[in-house]
Amino acid sequence: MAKASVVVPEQVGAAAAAQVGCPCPGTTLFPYPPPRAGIAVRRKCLQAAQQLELGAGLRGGWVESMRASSPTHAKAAAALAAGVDEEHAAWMARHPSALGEFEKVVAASKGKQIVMFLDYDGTLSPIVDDPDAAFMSETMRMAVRSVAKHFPTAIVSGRCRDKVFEFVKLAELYYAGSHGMDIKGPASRHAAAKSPPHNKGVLFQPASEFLPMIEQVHDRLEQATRSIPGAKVENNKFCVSVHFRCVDEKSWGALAETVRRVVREFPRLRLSQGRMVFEVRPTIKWDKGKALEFLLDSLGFADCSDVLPVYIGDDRTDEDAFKVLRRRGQGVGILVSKHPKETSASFSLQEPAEVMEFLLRLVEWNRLSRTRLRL
Ligand SMILES: O=P(O)(O)OC[C@H]1O[C@H](O[C@H]2O[C@H](CO)[C@@H](O)[C@H](O)[C@H]2O)[C@H](O)[C@@H](O)[C@@H]1O
Repeated sequence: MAKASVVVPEQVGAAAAAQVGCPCPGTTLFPYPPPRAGIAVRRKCLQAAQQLELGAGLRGGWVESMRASSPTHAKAAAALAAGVDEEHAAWMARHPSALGEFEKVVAASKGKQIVMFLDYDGTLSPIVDDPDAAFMSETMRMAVRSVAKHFPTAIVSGRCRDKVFEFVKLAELYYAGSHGMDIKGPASRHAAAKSPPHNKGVLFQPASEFLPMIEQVHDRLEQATRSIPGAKVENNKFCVSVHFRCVDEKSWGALAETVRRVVREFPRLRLSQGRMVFEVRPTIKWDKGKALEFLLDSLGFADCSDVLPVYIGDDRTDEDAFKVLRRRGQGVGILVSKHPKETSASFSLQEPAEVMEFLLRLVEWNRLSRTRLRL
């Protein structure tokens, strides 16, 4: 039953993808520059990112991995590489536009309750140099507000929950900050109707014991990176981000080594990489995927086949949620990206403007279906 509700368009594009040797399924690292730039380069990026996770950190490998998270490099490489168009077409065949395949998406929701999960940066707000200025537009806010009127809606972000709330400003939503380690939300009507104990609001912080350690590592990182122009350390409460978007590429190696050196002082913390950012977080087995499952349970949809989670996100940490949807055989994963990336998402959207269009179409579709039902 649940199997039928997962939307997997790969069958459609598998043949096309195979023709041009599209990236290996199952891996989760994003292969910038795009595949056509060379399998060897992709492999290097993959190894470099793995070293980063493991803390091996060869200087060259780190910088390679940092480059891999830069769309500017991806674009430059894409412009140089021949045949990029075919690669892109093959990738799009494997991960078609959620707008282009809108009917397929809504068909999967027949008889099911849609629950919406939205990442923030790069999904609802455009990526900008200054993380404190990543505002979402008023029109996007209105779109999210409308979605939340029709479907239970959660924002799932790497940011500190309070900060992402300051950006979104919608009290009716659920918020999972710090990559899902800080979850808060209002009482759910659906859950309350199913079982009275669920009619309270939600608050879940599985990494609270790490708070003092996060403060410590934040201060250490701030102090250690002070001499590197452009480096910015952001305290996200249960995790820390070290941004290198505004750091001169010549200093990337030094920054990577500095961050790694500091994180090694904290064996219970781990290092990973997002969009031109290092992420430092507790080693606990909790991520955006677990947060998605936790929220579904809190909303009263534990072990339900009549629910369709829709998750939209742009970053590596969102892959944990896409994987959960695949494992459950339930839901729709949508990656926001203009460039081919290895992903467990089924569909794609190019940028936040398309995310907004998709949300508004979903609202309109739901309004019309409800009207039809009433007639
Ligand atoms: O899970 P998300 O909501 O996508 O948060 C992931 C990180 O997003 C932010 O950084 C990213 O967006 C910035 C503003 O556009 C950009 O300058 C930066 O390069 C991106 O990595 C946020 O500042 C981080 O704390 C989040 O972890």
